[in-house]
Amino acid sequence: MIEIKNLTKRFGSHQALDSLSFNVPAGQVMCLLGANGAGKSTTLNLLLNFIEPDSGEMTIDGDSVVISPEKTKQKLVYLPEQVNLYEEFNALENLVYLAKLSGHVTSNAEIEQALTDTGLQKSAWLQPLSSYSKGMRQKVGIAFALLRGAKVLLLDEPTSGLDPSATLEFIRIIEKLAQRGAAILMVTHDLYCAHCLAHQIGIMKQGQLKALLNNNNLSLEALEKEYHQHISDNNELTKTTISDTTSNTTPSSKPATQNA
Ligand SMILES: Nc1ncnc2c1ncn2[C@@H]1O[C@H](COP(=O)(O)OP(=O)(O)OP(=O)(O)O)[C@@H](O)[C@H]1O
Repeated sequence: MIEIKNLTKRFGSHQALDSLSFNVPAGQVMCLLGANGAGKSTTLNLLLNFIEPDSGEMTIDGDSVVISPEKTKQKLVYLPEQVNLYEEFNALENLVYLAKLSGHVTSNAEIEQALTDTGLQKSAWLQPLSSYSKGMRQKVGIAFALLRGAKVLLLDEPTSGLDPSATLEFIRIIEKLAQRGAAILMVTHDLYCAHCLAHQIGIMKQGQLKALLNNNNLSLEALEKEYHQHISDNNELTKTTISDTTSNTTPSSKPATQNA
């Protein structure tokens, strides 16, 4: 569903992305980890067509992000770290308005169902967004993805600032979206969340994918070890793919949340 091949991006003399390649199939979650400046947000910005690559290919559901950006934008929903919605509108009003803006015809019943699916308490639906917590705002953003039937969800540090129970709720909602067939790419510093959610975990450093881990029988401790090994300064930057016995891009299963 999301396919990235040899993606390269420079800002002046700085190589922000260096021949990055990975795939996120429908129904799967991929988490991108890496220290500050590794190139994670640049990857999202390229997929969103906010910036143009120097070289390489990106496709979403078979359409090129560079050649057909209008088509690819129709297929994805992006949730930035701070979900910006209309503060004076309530959740229902926001969703009616966002649906109209995106040219999506929707009924009140569909909007209510989407909000119910995210677990946003009904008592909050008519409250202005200015009174919402980060977790509640995210639920409205995810409800929009459900309404749009988004094939791809791009998430930038969605759990930063969430308390543990809000993080768990978020993990469960994202699992549901993946089960409905969405391909989800999540940039995060939250190893626990990545371990709970992801089918694949990419570790980036200096614009390169240094490890692509198949999160099948990978313990949190092993993930932490891999992460620190790959981002440490004196690491030799060899490339790892922990998926020797299976395909490295389409792992078949991942740990259940409750076992993580
Ligand atoms: N518009 C820009 N102009 C110049 N340099 C940029 C621009 N955007 C990103 N960079 C640089 O590219 C590199 C990668 O940045 P990016 O934001 O992708 O990192 P990141 O992995 O998302 O980091 P963080 O975890 O801090 O969000 C950094 O060195 C950053 O300074």
